[in-house]
Amino acid sequence: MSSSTELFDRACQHIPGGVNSPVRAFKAVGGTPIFIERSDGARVYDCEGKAYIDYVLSWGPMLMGHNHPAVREAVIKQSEKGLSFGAPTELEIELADRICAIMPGMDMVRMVNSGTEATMSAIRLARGYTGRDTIVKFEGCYHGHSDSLLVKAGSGALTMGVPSSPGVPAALADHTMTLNYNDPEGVRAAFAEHGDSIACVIVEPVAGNMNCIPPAPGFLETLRECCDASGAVLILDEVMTGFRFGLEGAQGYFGVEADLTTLGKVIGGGMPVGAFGGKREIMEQIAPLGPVYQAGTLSGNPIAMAAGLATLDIISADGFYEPLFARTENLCAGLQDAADRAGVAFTTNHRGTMFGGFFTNASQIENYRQVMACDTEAFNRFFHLMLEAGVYLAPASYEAGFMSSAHTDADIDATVDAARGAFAAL
Ligand SMILES: Cc1ncc(COP(=O)(O)O)c(C=O)c1O
Ligand SMILES: NCC(=O)CCC(=O)O
Repeated sequence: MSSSTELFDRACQHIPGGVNSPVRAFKAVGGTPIFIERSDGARVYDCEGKAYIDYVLSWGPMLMGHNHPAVREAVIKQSEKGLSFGAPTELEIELADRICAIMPGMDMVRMVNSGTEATMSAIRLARGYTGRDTIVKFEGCYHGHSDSLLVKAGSGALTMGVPSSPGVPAALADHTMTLNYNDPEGVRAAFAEHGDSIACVIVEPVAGNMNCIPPAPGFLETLRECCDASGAVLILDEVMTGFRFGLEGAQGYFGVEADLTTLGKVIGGGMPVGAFGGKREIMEQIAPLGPVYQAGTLSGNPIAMAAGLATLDIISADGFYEPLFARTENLCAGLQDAADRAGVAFTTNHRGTMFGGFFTNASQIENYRQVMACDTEAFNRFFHLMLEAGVYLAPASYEAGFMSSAHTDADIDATVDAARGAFAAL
């Protein structure tokens, strides 16, 4: 049996930084990443057999916990018929029909293989549809790693200190306008000056890539109004929030409808899937119906579609979401209480099944500037103390945490107990 340290040393020989995605590398928190051997329910097990209560959940997808039997069975059954055909299947129709029936304002949807592909394609479509070049995003929001969107980005880009990545041509970045999250006045001012050249606004309806920042009342509504008034396309990036706030995503939760929606994570049930969809008039611009090109060898992969359908079956059951919302709230209340008792300056945010903790004296955290002012050193120590106690949090303070239906009240209690010890030892 190899230890994580041994595996990490080996990984670093032929994999840059030892990881296939930077956020996994523990760069911010220090130490070596734990190598996972298997997962089940609310837990992941490392290569030495140690169990962790997992709030990373593969960075969001595992809304029903790990290795859900129904999803596993669907994958096994479908794989017996072949792994990929590069030709249409009935499964794609079923998943598209169901997503369109569920998601507000979605008339048509195209499957892709990742959230990055979904947002990249949605941006191209918005530009093609409007004939405009400028896109508006918000500082600290992450929409995957396509060139136009790696400008003042969140998540790993922020953690590694390169929110605007080298390698993105300045000429392209010039077309990305970055505004402040939760600043409706800033949005109105930008539209007043540049409205005619803005192709789209892309936003995380609850930001989960600069820790967890819910939208302030009126923020999403302002985006909707400004897009309507100027003819820009509103893209709600629900790659993270999709199916985490109820079946209708953040759009149903907050009552604001997008022109285009991007999905990923949960909709693949753990398989590599993304999707973008929206109004028929816009989606009809996509090839082969229209001139905006977009394609994919493995898009609509039958195994991934089967996993997505099995996931939708389960999360569509009456009463699926309420216990998750309650547990998310209870976890945050427990963490707050533990911090208060230990005299640690700390506050939490949560909505739906997403949450975040902040080491700060501020009572409310609602924008990027406040997130950046938090005590990252305290978070890093807290992270390692929790890991030691068997709780796996995202290894960076700029990431949201996630709840699954596999987490029990006992898991929440155990997490809060671990946090009591961690806060006391900080
Ligand atoms: C809001 C959001 N959009 C897009 C992406 C990109 O998705 P992926 O990592 O599947 O490419 C992510 C996460 O990575 C995300 O959180
Ligand atoms: N918040 C981070 C992500 O959602 C993406 C994970 C990754 O880039 O590996």
